[in-house]
Amino acid sequence: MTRIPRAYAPFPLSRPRRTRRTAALRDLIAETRLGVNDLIWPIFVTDVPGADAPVASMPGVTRVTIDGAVRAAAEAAELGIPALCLFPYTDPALRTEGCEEAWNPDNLINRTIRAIKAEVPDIAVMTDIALDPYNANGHDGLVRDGVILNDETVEALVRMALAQAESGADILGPSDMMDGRIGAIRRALESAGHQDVAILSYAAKYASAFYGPFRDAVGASGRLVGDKKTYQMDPANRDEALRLVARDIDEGADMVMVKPGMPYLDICRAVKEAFGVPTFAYQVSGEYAMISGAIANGWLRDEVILESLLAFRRAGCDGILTYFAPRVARILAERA
Ligand SMILES: NCC(=O)CCC(=O)O
Repeated sequence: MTRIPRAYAPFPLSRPRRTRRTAALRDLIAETRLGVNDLIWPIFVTDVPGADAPVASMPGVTRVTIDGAVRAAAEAAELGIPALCLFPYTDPALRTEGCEEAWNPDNLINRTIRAIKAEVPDIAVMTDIALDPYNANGHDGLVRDGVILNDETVEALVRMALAQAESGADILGPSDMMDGRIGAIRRALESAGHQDVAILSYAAKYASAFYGPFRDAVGASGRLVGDKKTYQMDPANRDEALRLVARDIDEGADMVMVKPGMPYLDICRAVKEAFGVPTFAYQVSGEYAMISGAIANGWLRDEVILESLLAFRRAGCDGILTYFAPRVARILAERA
């Protein structure tokens, strides 16, 4: 934390408004900046006929086909967005209790990675590692007798990670919150010759009600049996987040994430200060829905988008996953 030895000379020697007088002066003393290179753009991919459609609870977000994902990658590259993060809307017929589709080398996500890498090789492709889009019951882990199985799930996640790395993913994002998964994935990547694949661990992922629209987007809303509180974190906890980040770094994570974003900026700041590692936040679907809903109704101006993202930078984040990424990239380009 920055300590301020003395605030200001007594008024009128100091007039803090002097440095706020013009845009040039304000720019000069700005402590934090938001750039297009701070953004990761999450997109939803599907190969289910007719499912490539707008997500009602996320105005402005549309599920895309694999071709659409390649076009999004080209658009991101054009706009200067460095990375895309892929989430699947899986065919309901492929969602099973065993989640086998998750590590199918030819599943939707692996085909999408290969298609993007063939056409837009320089964009960083990030993936999601969790079983929920493939699970009949909507959970991130395998379930037996109502219990989310940790170690069996980790084995499944390792298979999933290897298939994604094999397909050319640059960044793997384990978002499942099982214990021990980062170390297991890291060891498997090393043994399989994928030592250069990065892991962005969802280290501090809270059991949050802000994920609702995302579950609509991946078709998991009606499926979830119970809740995710036995694996995702209690929103009441801060020290636990720091312990989990420490653990994931020790297990081989290259970067860490706090999720959700806006209600958890205190966690972002604490993580960055404690560890100094590349720290990301996810401005999740519920945050997106709140802001875009208010803008669509004329209750807020779209300036709040930039303000919300700048707040992540001020809280210490190196980057932000946000559905606003292309919109923000265009606004930033217009203002440059
Ligand atoms: N692994 C992704 C999520 O769990 C939810 C993200 C969101 O709500 O945008």
